[in-house]
Amino acid sequence: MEKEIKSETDKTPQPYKVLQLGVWRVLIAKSITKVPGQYWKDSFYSLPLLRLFVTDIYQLAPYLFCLFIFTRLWSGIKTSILLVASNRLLAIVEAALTSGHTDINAILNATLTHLCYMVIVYTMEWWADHLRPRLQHKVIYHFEELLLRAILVKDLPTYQENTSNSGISADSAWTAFREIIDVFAEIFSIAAQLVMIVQLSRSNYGPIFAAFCIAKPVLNLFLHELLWSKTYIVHSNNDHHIRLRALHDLSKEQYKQGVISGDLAGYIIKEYAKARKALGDISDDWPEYQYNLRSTPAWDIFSGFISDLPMIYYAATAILCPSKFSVSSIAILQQSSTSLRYTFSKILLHSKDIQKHLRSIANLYEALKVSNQIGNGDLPYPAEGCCNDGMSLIIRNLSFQYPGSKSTRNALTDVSFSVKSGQLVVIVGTNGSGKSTVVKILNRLYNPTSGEILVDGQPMSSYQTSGLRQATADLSQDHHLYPLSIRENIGLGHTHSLSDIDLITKSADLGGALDFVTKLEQGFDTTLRPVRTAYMGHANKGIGHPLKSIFDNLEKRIDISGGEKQRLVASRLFMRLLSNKIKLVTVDEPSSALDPQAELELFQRLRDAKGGRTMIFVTHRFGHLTKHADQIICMKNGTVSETGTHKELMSKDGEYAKLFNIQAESFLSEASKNVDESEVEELQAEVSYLEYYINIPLIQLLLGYQ
Ligand SMILES: Nc1ncnc2c1ncn2[C@@H]1O[C@H](COP(=O)(O)OP(=O)(O)OP(=O)(O)O)[C@@H](O)[C@H]1O
Repeated sequence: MEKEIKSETDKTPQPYKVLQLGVWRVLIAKSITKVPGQYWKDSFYSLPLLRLFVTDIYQLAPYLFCLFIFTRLWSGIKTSILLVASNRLLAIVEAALTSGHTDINAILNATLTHLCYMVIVYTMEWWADHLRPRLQHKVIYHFEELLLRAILVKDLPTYQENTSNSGISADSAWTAFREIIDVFAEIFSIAAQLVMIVQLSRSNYGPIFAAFCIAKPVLNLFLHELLWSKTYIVHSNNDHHIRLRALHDLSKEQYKQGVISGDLAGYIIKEYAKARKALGDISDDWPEYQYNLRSTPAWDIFSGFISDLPMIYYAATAILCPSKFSVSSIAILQQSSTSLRYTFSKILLHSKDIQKHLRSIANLYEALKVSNQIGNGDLPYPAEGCCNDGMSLIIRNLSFQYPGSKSTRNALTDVSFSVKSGQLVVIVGTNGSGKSTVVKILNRLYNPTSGEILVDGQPMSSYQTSGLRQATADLSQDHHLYPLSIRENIGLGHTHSLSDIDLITKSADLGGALDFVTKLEQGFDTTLRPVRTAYMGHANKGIGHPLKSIFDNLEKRIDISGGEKQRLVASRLFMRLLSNKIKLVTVDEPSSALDPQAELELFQRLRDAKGGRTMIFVTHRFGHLTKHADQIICMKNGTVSETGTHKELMSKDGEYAKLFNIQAESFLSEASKNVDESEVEELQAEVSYLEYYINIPLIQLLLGYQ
């Protein structure tokens, strides 16, 4: 039962009203339309957009478009046509019955006419059913392709800013089109039915009869709104109900292991029973249903009376002018009043959504416009005559805050460093110090908020972004496998060589993936995560039927380990490197799931493939990378705290040395139990050259621990 809650303290009017329906707190939006007729005014201003939308669809398939409109309009008048035909037949039959004289020809004629109408109506319906999917297919794929193109060319900040538009889909374009056309078809249908009713009622009171027919839907519109026709939020504010749902959720798969290992079943069952008792009889039935429950039957009685108005009209007319009506015409009027009421209810329902559809068309066209935040310069990259194999970089006073970030601190503040062409640079630092952000900006994923980046002596923004991106290869944990074959997953590193299986195999070998790929049944043609299109329709999910096992095996994901996925992504990077266009390689912690051996091999192969390219690594592991680095950039709190080689930074005994020693000590503390301190210090100095992190047994051996 609904109960409106009014805040005692807060006197400011809220744009919503609050109801408590059982366990549910429901917030219902009050109409924010202040100006009378605003709805129609807004709709009117959207007409040019609607014209553009309809013209676009027309141009897609003019023939199908016209036929579709014709069939929709036809469906609007088919009811009237069938009713007129029935009326004719019934009138002849009634005349025969009352006069005792049967006009066989007239009856046969009327029956045949009625049958002909029926054949035409149902043939048209069949035709419309076949036509609609063809136009729908064209419209959906047309807008889907346009949206796909627009989304793919959007840069990251623009894409992230537009996530509020993510609800826009090609399907919604079709729905908008179909429902708007339906409203017009329904208006047409109402007009046809009104004409017919006025004719059938054979009196000057036809319009009154029509008004009686539509009284109920109109009354419902103003006095009996359903919850789902409003804008509303529902949430449970009953603690016992929330706890009950949470305890119930513990039966789900993701908690299974924890529940079993914690032996929690008994506790959960006991707590569930307690919460149920505490909840008592408070209803958790759908709030949409509870909203319609009334405290007295008065409304339903009144509504029934209104719905019987047409009947009262026949009774009154029969008393006042009995000669005007026949039983057949009353039967037809009864049918037409029901049909008119139904169509009118439909139109009221749909017309409410017209604004929503117009808005979704406007959003769709908005989403198709691409105005990227990352500007595109004029200079091609690499510049003509440039002979360096690597990219040189000068970063001056770079500051950056993520778009929409609520943090009071910049992700980067006043960052400056330079990288010579062909250098191997390692960026280290604590979590959140800005390492990945630097890499993202160098990859042109974001614009710096302030500061300057020079690429080969020219501002980065002066280059064409496509040229810069083609000259850059990035490997990070943000890269995922695509729902395509392994061949494509690797080959997309260099799209021009997608058909070169030798190059793909070589890349897989360099990325450390070849071994496990060749063991897969379909090798490079395996799709690890196919798009799921299969679903099973059955009341009990087909349990026990052989179809169930067929369904389970359809589009099955092939599970590989996290490390194997990283190897595939790394293979894609090697494919890119083999394209020989790359001048800058950035590698951001891609090896978290790799075993030490695989990680060492990956880094070695990357170094081998480096050639004269500039390479920037972000890592938390100091061992085997820092020793080879031409330059280490140590970051802290979004700034560069130190730069130099490993030896220089160790001798400074600053932030880098601190981080290095913490890591080194954790490995050495155990091993050093049996050796004296001076020996440990000596070995600590050596440790960066021993790749201690991946080669602990070797260190332990050296320390005489094993
Ligand atoms: N998409 C984002 N939106 C808002 N803030 C972000 C975003 N990504 C990172 N940040 C913030 O920017 C700062 C720098 O993050 P960044 O990822 O560059 O650090 P990091 O040094 O790479 O950290 P880690 O070592 O944990 O990978 C952090 O304070 C982080 O919270």
